[in-house]
Amino acid sequence: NMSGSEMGFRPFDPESSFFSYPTSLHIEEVSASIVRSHRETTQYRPEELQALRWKVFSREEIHTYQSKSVDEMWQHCAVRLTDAVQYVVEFAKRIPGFRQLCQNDQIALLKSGSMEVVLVRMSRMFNTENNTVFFDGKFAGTELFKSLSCGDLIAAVFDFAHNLCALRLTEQQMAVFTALVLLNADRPCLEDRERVQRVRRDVELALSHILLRDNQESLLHKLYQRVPVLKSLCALHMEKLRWFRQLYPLTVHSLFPPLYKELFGSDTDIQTLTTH
Ligand SMILES: CNS(=O)(=O)c1ccc(CNC(=O)c2cnc(OC)c3c2cnn3-c2ccc(F)cc2)cc1
Repeated sequence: NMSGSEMGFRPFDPESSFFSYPTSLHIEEVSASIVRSHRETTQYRPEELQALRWKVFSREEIHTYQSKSVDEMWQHCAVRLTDAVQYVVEFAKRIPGFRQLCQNDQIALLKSGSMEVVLVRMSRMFNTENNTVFFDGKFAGTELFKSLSCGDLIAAVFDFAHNLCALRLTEQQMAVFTALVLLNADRPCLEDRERVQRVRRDVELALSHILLRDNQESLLHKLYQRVPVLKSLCALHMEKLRWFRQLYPLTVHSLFPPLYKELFGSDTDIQTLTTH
């Protein structure tokens, strides 16, 4: 039979803080589970996006988008954004500990974090060589979004994606970073902050562990530096949506996806998110 230490048990040492920390095996499991969920909830693999990177829209196709009316293009983008957000909701539900949070906190974290994760994920679909992003099956520059009349928002979205893309995160680093973006205990309207903080702590350890293993500890600081920009981008998106909703209330009311309105609108009745 194996001795205690071989079985993985350690003699209790009251001095060591080890017992208050999860085992490194547990952290490895948390990382692996988050990376698997990320892979299962991104519509394209990095190599697929790489293979498509020179498939750009023709002048005619760009012109077609630019000829759309403001409300038509907004509706089109709202549908695309809601597609991307749906995958983020699925990703969140698979983060270890997320489903154990109370429903109110799961919704509060998604309301404030899902757009931030979509923006972080956008760096996967970005081509820094020609400043294009994968949208509707091809790579598009900012000019394609002209009819949204949100030039400042689109420019900021592209800037953010460009800067993050330049950090060249691996899929594992991005997976764990996006889980951290969602598990933010400082979000408004949380009922059990301590619980969110406890779930977050294991993911923080997972990110540090991965960056240490990749010999890229300096990335941690760079990633945390980008978080305030994420917040301002989401605030700008909400501001534009309020502006658009004033101009086209019916479009938002009857043509925007329900999930989009629940997450980004001031709608309080959360139907889509609560259906498991
Ligand atoms: C994230 N998973 S993935 O496999 O890498 C992956 C790769 C590509 C796509 C498809 N592209 C998009 O969805 C997309 C691209 N670019 C955008 O903006 C530049 C998008 C998109 C969705 N909404 N918005 C958007 C956001 C804010 C705004 F004001 C207007 C539009 C989806 C998913």
